[in-house]
Amino acid sequence: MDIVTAQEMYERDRVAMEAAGLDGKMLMENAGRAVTYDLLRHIRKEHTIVVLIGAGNNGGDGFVIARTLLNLGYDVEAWQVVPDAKITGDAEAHKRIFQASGHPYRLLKSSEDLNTSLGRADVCIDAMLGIGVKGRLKEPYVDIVRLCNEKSIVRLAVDLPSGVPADEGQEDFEAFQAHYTSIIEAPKQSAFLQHTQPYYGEWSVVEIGIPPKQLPDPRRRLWDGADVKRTLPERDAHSHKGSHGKGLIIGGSPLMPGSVAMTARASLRSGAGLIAVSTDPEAIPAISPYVQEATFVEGRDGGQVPDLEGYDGIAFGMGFGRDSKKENVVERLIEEKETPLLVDADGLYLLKGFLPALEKREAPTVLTPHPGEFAHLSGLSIKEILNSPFSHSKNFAEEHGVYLVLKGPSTIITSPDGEQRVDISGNAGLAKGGSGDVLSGILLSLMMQTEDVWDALSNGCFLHGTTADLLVQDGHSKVDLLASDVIEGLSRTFRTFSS
Ligand SMILES: NC(=O)C1=CN([C@@H]2O[C@H](COP(=O)(O)OP(=O)(O)OC[C@H]3O[C@@H](n4cnc5c(N)ncnc54)[C@H](OP(=O)(O)O)[C@@H]3O)[C@@H](O)[C@H]2O)[C@H](O)CC1
Ligand SMILES: [K+]
Repeated sequence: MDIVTAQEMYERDRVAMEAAGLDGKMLMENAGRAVTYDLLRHIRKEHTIVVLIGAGNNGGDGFVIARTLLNLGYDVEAWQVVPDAKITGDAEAHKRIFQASGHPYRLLKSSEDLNTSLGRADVCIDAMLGIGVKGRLKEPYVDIVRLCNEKSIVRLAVDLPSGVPADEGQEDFEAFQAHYTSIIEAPKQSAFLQHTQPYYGEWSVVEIGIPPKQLPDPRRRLWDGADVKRTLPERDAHSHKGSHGKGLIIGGSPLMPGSVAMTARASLRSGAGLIAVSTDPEAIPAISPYVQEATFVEGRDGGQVPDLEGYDGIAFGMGFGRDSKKENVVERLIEEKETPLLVDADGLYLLKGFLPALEKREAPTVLTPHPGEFAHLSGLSIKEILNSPFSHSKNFAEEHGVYLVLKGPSTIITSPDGEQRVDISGNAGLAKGGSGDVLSGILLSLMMQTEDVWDALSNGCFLHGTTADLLVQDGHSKVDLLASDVIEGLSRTFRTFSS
């Protein structure tokens, strides 16, 4: 499923109308009807419903939705919140159809009238503003949105909650706080940003008849279970441990042995053939009992850097510490340009001074920062990153020729040529120490078992988050879930998604 900006959405409309001969009124009828049937899951026959209709085509959708609900016998009050002169084009055509169907509507004169109506309602459908919103809400929408948000009614939004910007990059806004949003055709960037996603509530996407084939590719899409099933590697019966990748994990320290232990165990649980761990010798007694299948290798000539030859993948950084004296490890890892390399956690801090050297590497380089680590790597502030995660991660990945996994409730996985996938699986139970170590283990393992590194990273993020979701569904809570629970939960998830 593509993820679009407002501009890309308008372009899709135009292409659909030109290529498929669909005109705006048909698209609006399709949109309004599809949204109505999507919203019916949240509406009961006995509910009183207020439909708020704005000035543009989002409002036009509102006339179609109100008419469809009234035709189905629901108790609907349609409120046009702008003067008649503002209702134009396709929206005006659908207003005429609404009226010709014998349905009344109310014209907003004062917010008191609307307040009374909202006071009697059970459900409020926001068809005021969609992707055409620019800047902060202007009156009368600010008042109306505040009235709606303070009422204890079910708030449903059409395409996106009024006031929420469609695109990344705008932090200052006020918006309708929806419990559920019915998104038309394709999710917009704001459905995936930490400061705007909460206004959508739960959401799903309705199809309105736009032919996918002729559409321009936004090079940004949601990675879902069907994608995982299609791309997760088959494990053939005649394989042997050598064919599923021999991985090396460099990390851990006497005070942080658990991180590299979890990375190693997660990697083996995800199908790695052999895992060797290079760590501080004092940490081995704490690691080995937890992951007996792992072997240990010493740093060459007693240093921190083991022999890097003969591995199918290397993961570096978890629990390693940020002591700059250890930067020689980074230099050696970059010189070892033939082996796919994943750098996480403390490794990202040590990598900062060597970014230009990454271009020397021929094998894939994967960086897996959370926003704080990405801020350190990129020199951006966390606020800037969260405000525009798509463009910042795209620019960084293209500039340094790396795969970038920018972790969060929506994890953006960017390839070196700037194409992006988003994984929205997972829950707050993952916001704990060790989650990143487990993810790194899964990613290292899948990178070694899959030709396509980008598929491996996308699938690894999805399996990690989905395992946490399945565990919370089956009895864990977001409070008690441990990173190590996710490792043990992987077997069920792999069974579910590998054909
Ligand atoms: N294929 C599709 O996706 C389809 C989508 N549909 C729906 O159409 C809207 C987009 O319609 P559009 O008319 O382009 O824009 P909006 O309806 O979102 O809003 C336009 C009006 O909003 C006013 N506006 C803009 N910014 C503000 C603001 N900050 N405060 C208040 N009002 C604002 C603007 O009025 P101006 O006087 O400022 O110009 C416009 O009148 C999309 O979201 C879908 O819901 C189609 O129905 C079907 C196909
Ligand atoms: K809306």
